[in-house]
Amino acid sequence: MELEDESYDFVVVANRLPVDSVTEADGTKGWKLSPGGLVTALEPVMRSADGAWIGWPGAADTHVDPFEHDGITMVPVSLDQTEVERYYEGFSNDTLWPLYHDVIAQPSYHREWWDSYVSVNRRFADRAASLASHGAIVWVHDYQLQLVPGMLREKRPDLTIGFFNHIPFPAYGLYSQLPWRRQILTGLLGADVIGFQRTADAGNFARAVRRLFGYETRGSSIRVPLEDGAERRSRHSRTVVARAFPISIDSASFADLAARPDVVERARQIREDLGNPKTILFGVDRLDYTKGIRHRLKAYAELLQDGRLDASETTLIQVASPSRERVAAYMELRDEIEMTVGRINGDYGSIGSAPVHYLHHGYPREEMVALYLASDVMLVTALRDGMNLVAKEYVASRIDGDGVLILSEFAGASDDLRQALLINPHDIQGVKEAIVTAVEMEPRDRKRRMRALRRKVIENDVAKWSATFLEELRRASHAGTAADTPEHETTDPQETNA
Ligand SMILES: O=P(O)(O)OC[C@H]1O[C@H](O[C@H]2O[C@H](CO)[C@@H](O)[C@H](O)[C@H]2O)[C@H](O)[C@@H](O)[C@@H]1O
Ligand SMILES: O=c1ccn([C@@H]2O[C@H](COP(=O)(O)OP(=O)(O)O)[C@@H](O)[C@H]2O)c(=O)[nH]1
Repeated sequence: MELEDESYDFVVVANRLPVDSVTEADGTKGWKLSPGGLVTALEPVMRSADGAWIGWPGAADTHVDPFEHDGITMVPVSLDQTEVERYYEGFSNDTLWPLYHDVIAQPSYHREWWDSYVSVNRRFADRAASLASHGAIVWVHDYQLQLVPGMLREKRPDLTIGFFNHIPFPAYGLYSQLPWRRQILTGLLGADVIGFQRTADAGNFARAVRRLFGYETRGSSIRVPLEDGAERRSRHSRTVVARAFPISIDSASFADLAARPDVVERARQIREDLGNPKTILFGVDRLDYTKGIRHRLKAYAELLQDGRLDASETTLIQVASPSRERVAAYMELRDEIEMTVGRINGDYGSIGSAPVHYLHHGYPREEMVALYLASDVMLVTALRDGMNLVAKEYVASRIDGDGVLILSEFAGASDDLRQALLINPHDIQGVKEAIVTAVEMEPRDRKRRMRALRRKVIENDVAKWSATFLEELRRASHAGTAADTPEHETTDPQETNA
């Protein structure tokens, strides 16, 4: 049977397919699994479920039929060049991304970007509606597709719909800037279960729902009145669950890689190639203004300037993988970071030694693990980050029980990883003290902290994350989305601002 004709009991809808197109040496085209937070998180789940993944192949005007890759059915949705500019680079990454990350960069509001966001969300929703079997579970992901749950519920009320937001959900004072704030909430409330990274994000969402619609929220439940349509006959409201489900990683696979002799050898070689410095500090991020790369470089440069770190025995490896390169804020950030790196190396370097080893590349997982193993101190200094899987990967890879994690309290990962050296990245003096503490930490203290961190990451892995989310979703589906409830008041009527 053609894949097109099949229907699926489990459908993932995400902005990106978990594959990148590759051209082999002989010119043939193929696909390979791509790195990235969402892909890393969902790949193991999809392999074990017989499901389909609907997503964009990552390049404009790419029309590809559904195909199978590594046991996952891929269903490409194509975007034309204007949609890439307006829906992806524009509304997703120049409106929602900065707004949801506490306006670290200024969001732009353009009506034509919004129109494109609506029509692309409609395309994804239509595709999911045509592929999902009767009563299927559909799991929609992330800020690019917040309208899909509502659109899908209208077309297919038989489905159980989950939504997971991988990035923060902002406080109402910021969210309320969004000219389309009501439409986005309506879209999200089409889901049965809405997952967030942190309890604070779920709280911000519930507050926005109360302020804009006056709906009652109690604990993690939100009562959404049914206004018209067939469901009205039997019920007055449906219950939507909105709560935190902190995402994680496939911890065991990182530990396995860290035990592989070739990866261990590669870690040794990295140290040797750098001249076997006494201390290697490591940062790896998409080149994004949310990651606090500038703050990290500033703290490091000041420590070299103060003489508290010696450039002849310390190296910072900074991998900044290319991301959203056509969005102006990202281009400006790249210029700024590369200028700063040049300045630090110029000021504190010498022949044969550079205090910052800067790499503008994306690396495969094996190399990531070798880098994790090679480094003494891991720097995660995000100004705001939904979770930050890198922090968890570092811990999972340190099967030797060594290494120190410096972690921003503004990354979701800090909720779980309390034994890291927690920092406020805006407090440069605090970041400097944490770096010195990490560099000077006694082996016993390092191992004690790492042991506690590893326990957390091993216990709470990505399999547990998806199982917990899907269990909540199934519960919602068995309960039916609505109870025969009387009309109700808002928990806090003064918050209503409809
Ligand atoms: O698809 P891109 O525009 O190239 O961006 C890559 C991904 O970045 C974001 O990652 C988030 O999800 C991670 C996993 O939950 C989380 O750890 C991290 O804190 C988030 O920033 C984005 O949410 C994804 O949709 C993008 O694919
Ligand atoms: O060169 C790189 C840089 C990053 N990553 C992966 O990209 C993901 C980044 O996820 P994170 O949650 O830290 O941040 P995001 O980029 O999703 O905001 C992690 O799985 C990294 O291992 C990678 O494979 N190669």
